[in-house]
Amino acid sequence: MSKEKLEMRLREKSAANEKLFIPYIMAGDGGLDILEERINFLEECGASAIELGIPFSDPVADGPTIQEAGLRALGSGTTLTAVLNTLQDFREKRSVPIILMTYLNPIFVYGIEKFAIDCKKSGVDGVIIPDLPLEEENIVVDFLKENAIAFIRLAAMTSPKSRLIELAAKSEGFLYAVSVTGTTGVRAVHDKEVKAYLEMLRDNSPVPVLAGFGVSTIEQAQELGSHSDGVIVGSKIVDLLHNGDLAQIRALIQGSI
Ligand SMILES: O=P(O)(O)OC[C@@H](O)[C@@H](O)c1c[nH]c2ccccc12
Repeated sequence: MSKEKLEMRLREKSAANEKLFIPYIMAGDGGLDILEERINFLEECGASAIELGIPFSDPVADGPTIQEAGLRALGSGTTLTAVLNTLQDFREKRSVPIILMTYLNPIFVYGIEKFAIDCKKSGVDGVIIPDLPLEEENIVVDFLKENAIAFIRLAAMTSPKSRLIELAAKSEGFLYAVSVTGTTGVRAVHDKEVKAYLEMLRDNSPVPVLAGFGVSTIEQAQELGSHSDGVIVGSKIVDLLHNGDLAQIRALIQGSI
């Protein structure tokens, strides 16, 4: 499990003419006991990788649905340590790449180097840290590199073009193209500039570009997917899982890839 594995898996899917689909789930929502089952289900539906959120008390970039899932997960005692241990327990049985999404604070508390080492032990392939700015990423990136874990960067539509080009050129694993302005959550319309933004990132990135934030329907996934390599869907998946609506999750993923 590694950055190479993640990149290879995404390349294979794209080469088979599939659009990529990465569902986001909150670790510990519903209890950590069901994490393995949920990951297996999403893989079986056709997920290209899983973005796994670590619950945090101050989730500044999360919308209301993800925040509520985080509160449920914290309420059931979910910690970064517990998530890594759970992932390690079934790493041999799993083949879908895992990307951890965590804020910087839990990593600091855990210890940055230990975090990178334990991610590798647990079979984590990539990490997203939404509150770590480009200028300060060195405090984490070197440790991730030593452990062959992809550091997945987030591009914002409000960034100047020169910064986006720099970011795209450095991207590893995949480039997470935030395709709205604001926090996560289900939204109905997408700006017209999204298309040009995604295509510019694609022209400059050595790895796939996935559009995320505000995607909740097959139509949106297909529309964004026609200007990118695929989509990331968070709030909608979290909601459907919470309601136990597995048939709709399957339909959403299969209609989008
Ligand atoms: O929920 P949405 O609108 O589908 O967006 C994905 C998003 O939730 C997920 O990728 C995510 C959850 N928390 C984040 C914090 C920052 C960046 C991304 C995320």
